[in-house]
Amino acid sequence: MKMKQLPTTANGLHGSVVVPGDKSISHRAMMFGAMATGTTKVLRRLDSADVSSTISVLKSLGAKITEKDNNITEVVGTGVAGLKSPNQPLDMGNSGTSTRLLTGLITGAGLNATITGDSSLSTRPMDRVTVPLSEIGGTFTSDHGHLPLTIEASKLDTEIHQTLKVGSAQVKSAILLAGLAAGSDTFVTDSFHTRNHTEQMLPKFGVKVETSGDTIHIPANQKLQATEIEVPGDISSAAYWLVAGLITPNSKLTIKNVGVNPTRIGIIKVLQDMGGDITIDTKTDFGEPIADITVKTSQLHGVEVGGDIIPSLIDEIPVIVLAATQATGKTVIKDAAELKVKETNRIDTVQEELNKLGANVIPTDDGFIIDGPAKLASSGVHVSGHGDHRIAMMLSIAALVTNGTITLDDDESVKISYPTFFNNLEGLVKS
Ligand SMILES: O=C(O)C1=C[C@@H](OP(=O)(O)O)[C@@H](O)[C@H](O)C1
Ligand SMILES: C=C(OP(=O)(O)O)C(=O)O
Repeated sequence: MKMKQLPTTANGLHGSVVVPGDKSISHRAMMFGAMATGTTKVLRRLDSADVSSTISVLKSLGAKITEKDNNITEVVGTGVAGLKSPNQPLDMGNSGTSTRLLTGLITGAGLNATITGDSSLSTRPMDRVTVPLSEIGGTFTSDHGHLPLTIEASKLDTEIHQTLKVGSAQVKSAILLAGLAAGSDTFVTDSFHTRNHTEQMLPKFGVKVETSGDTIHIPANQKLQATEIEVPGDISSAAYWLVAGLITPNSKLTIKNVGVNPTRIGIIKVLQDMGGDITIDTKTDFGEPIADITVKTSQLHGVEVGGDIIPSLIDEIPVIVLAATQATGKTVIKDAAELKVKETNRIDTVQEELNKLGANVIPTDDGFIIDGPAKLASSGVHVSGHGDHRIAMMLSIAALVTNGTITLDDDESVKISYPTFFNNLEGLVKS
């Protein structure tokens, strides 16, 4: 395997960076466009392997999706009634979001399909969607809740009431999309307050969505109409630069046009609690709030992270652990057992790789205890991303505060959510 030499920096990071479009919003814009009648224009979507998985599946179901100039993707939807059962298995690649949301959509639309994925996705639990979908009339076969998964055409209940048992926006969205596609009167209760992009975006497609307390209600028999969606920058990608700017000496960095939906900004709150110098300049609205975020080198201190905030920063935890290794004192991260069922078991992979660099990260059942500050890697170390994009990117930021002798086993996995990550990194290091 080709090893990548990771850059370090003596002069700090300066200037600005524009991160690609939000992954969660890009998936949803493509799916809702396919469910709508007419042509939806999606501006600045994320062009990454996970979103490509969603697009190729939607094409197999009958949608026409084409790239236009100026970063616009056009989705010619068939309406839910026009979607057809695919002739071939649907390959979801590495993408949990594609698999779970599309399982809901396909089930609600009353189609047959078989879903497959790569070796990582095939180890991840799908019963979290098939169990609630079975309770409302769906029929599935799988190997103990893992891919390959077969969906048999079935008719869902006309009234759906579900309460989330796991704090997952993917499960919430799967049930909402199943109910919407089936034309059912649908109520989903989410006491975890997971990301709300589905509820925020559906009204743009003309769908009435009522929220009362923790319960989201999509009234029966609604059709989606094509619209225009602008995708803000992904805060989960911005997270690497937020931490890089804070932990790298002599840095001041601005990350532009980042989506700051309140259900996604847990990382900003935690880094501010740790003493991070972060300025947020909220700007025009793309439907979702966006901001330019400026960070300056800061001496961080340890904090406790747990409870309700976890769903709002779940994908950012690897890089938050890195920040904690550079903070003074102890950081405790708990209530984050969901990390075990991501692209890798991120409790294991984060502690294994950061400890190779000399950090003091103790894994727990539902998170980490980190003692800082640790001086990272004083001699050459080979680290592994374990094929997980978020681990590879976090380790590349860790290398910035080493003496520059770190090599990474795979730089390919960044294509899942942030294909231009290394271009941005190299640009900032030279700035
Ligand atoms: O709904 C979404 O777009 C996502 C929800 C989260 O997963 P869970 O729903 O499994 O927590 C997150 O980890 C994933 O990257 C994207
Ligand atoms: C967990 C992630 O995505 P998904 O569940 O869509 O594979 C992620 O992007 O970190």
